[in-house]
Amino acid sequence: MLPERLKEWVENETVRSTDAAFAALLAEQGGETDETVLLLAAIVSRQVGDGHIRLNLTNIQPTGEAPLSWLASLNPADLEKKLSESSIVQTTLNTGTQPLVWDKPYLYLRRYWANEQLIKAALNERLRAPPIEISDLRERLDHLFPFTNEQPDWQRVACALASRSRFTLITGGPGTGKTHTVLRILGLLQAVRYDTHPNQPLRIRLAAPTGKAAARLGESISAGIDALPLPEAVRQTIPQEPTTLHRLLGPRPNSRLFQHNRQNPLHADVVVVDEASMIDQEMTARLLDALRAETILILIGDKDQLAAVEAGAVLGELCEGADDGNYSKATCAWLTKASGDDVSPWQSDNGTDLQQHIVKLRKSHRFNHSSGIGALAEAVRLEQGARLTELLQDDDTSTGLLELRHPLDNRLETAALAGYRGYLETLAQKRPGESDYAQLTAWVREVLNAFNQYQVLAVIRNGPLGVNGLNERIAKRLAAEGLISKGQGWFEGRPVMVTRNDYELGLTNGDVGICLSVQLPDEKEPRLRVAFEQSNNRVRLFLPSQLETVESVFAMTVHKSQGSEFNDVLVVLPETMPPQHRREVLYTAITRARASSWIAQLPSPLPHFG
Ligand SMILES: Nc1ncnc2c1ncn2[C@@H]1O[C@H](COP(=O)(O)OP(=O)(O)OP(=O)(O)O)[C@@H](O)[C@H]1O
Repeated sequence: MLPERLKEWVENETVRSTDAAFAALLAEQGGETDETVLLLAAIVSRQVGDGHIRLNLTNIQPTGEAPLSWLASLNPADLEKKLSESSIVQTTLNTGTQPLVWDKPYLYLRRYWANEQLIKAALNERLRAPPIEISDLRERLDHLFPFTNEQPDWQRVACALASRSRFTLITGGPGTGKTHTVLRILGLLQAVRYDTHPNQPLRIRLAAPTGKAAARLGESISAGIDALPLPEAVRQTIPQEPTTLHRLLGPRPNSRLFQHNRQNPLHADVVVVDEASMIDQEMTARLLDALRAETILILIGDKDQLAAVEAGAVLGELCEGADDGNYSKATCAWLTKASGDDVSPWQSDNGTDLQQHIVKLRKSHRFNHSSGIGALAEAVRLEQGARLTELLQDDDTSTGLLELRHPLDNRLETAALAGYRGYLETLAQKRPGESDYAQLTAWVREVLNAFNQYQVLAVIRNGPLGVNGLNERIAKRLAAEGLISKGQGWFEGRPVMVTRNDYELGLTNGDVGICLSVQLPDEKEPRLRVAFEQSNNRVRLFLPSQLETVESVFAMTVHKSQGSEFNDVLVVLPETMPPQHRREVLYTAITRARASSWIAQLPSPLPHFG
């Protein structure tokens, strides 16, 4: 029998029906009869749904939500007794395969606890490994970072620390040179290897959580590799075609497990994973499980971005304290000696082992922190509400505010129309006539590239200011202006995003394609096809009927925009900003743009921080 209280929580939607079903399973199959334990199980399950891998049973703040108020009202001694007596809860004295784990002060679902143990053990093993010493490191760094005039040069610090360790985490905002630095780390490692084993380069694998992010990493690496001051023979050993994490680990049909795991580890000496903020706890665990202890792992990401959609903000947690460095005396001394960089202002006596392997890049090479997008992002990051408002209202046109009079204000459609016009004109005007494959491919690529210049971003799904409403509104307006033939179903000019990995088609969640009317050279008439650019610069065409899970993407959620970059973005804020992660949402949205970032909002919802 389910506790009455749980039924009430489902009714008032403070827990989901899946959470109640989980508690019911524990009652029926696990034989749990204690009401408190069943209610706790439902709350932990609901926490996972909200992206949290565990529930802290101390310091509960009664937020007004029924389950948390109930939790706060419990007597701690009573709670402790019930948990330790339950047969479905693992405690330190009672280990086994119980579905819940109480690892004081946290209560977990077993799977997330097991993942956490695996991640901790795998990272600790890497942190404890003896440092790799490169005798001429300083000369090599001088060669790779010839123009250093900052002290410390964080890119150089990252490269020095990464060269001696099996685990390094590099965090930094957009344009701070994460890829630039990783290229130099890989170059350094390969150059050292080349000196002793010229015919046996390190096996390097590059990956990112989504196809889009992998493609971007590939582009950045290709764009930067020629400027790497190393012999051609060494440069050639750096791969330029990243893959998605799923493909790297080898998916198994209908399973959350992968082909590569502890029993069948990846054949790699170095693994680099970009956009690590998007990796959830489960994927982090599967990745670490698939790596040999000797494999060097380098994670790159921006800790201030939104966390993964699934449970577990792993990068954010690992990067705790990274703003302050927290380097030990030993790390500072080693850096001064090995690279000549002085990080003593970031020294701390309380730095953890992990913090010795984390470097935050602090200088944007793309934005200026005192104006434009860089300044706006910094104001959001530091939660400076007044500065944010000031920046949005100044004369700098790279940032600005589109004030909406009401949710259906058609100024939104007008702005989107201006933004997407260039892409639709490229589509219509540059279409090749009697085409061969080469011309067709060039056109498709140009159209995809033109679409990538501008993006409307939304924070929520539903309502006129949500992603669904905006897609409809924009398509309708474009159709009314004659820029597309119709605003519903499949039509030429419809941009779509893949929402689920499709390994048969080779498409990943987040890939964006454009529906085009294409006549292949051997066909009598054109047909609608959806064009996608692949990471190796190829273009692939699919019939709409082949694509099972896609959605229009005239507007994209901020979550889905992670790992992408556009010239200009319009960030549409909803009538009320969801309280969760509002800082990260806004930061991620604003920093998707290279040239301009505008915010559209009703008079009130801009999150005034502080
Ligand atoms: N030390 C440097 N000196 C000169 N140019 C640099 C340096 N570091 C980075 N850049 C340039 O700044 C731009 C951004 O660098 P990069 O792409 O490596 O940044 P990123 O942090 O990976 O950015 P994002 O993840 O936002 O794409 C590139 O054009 C790169 O060549």
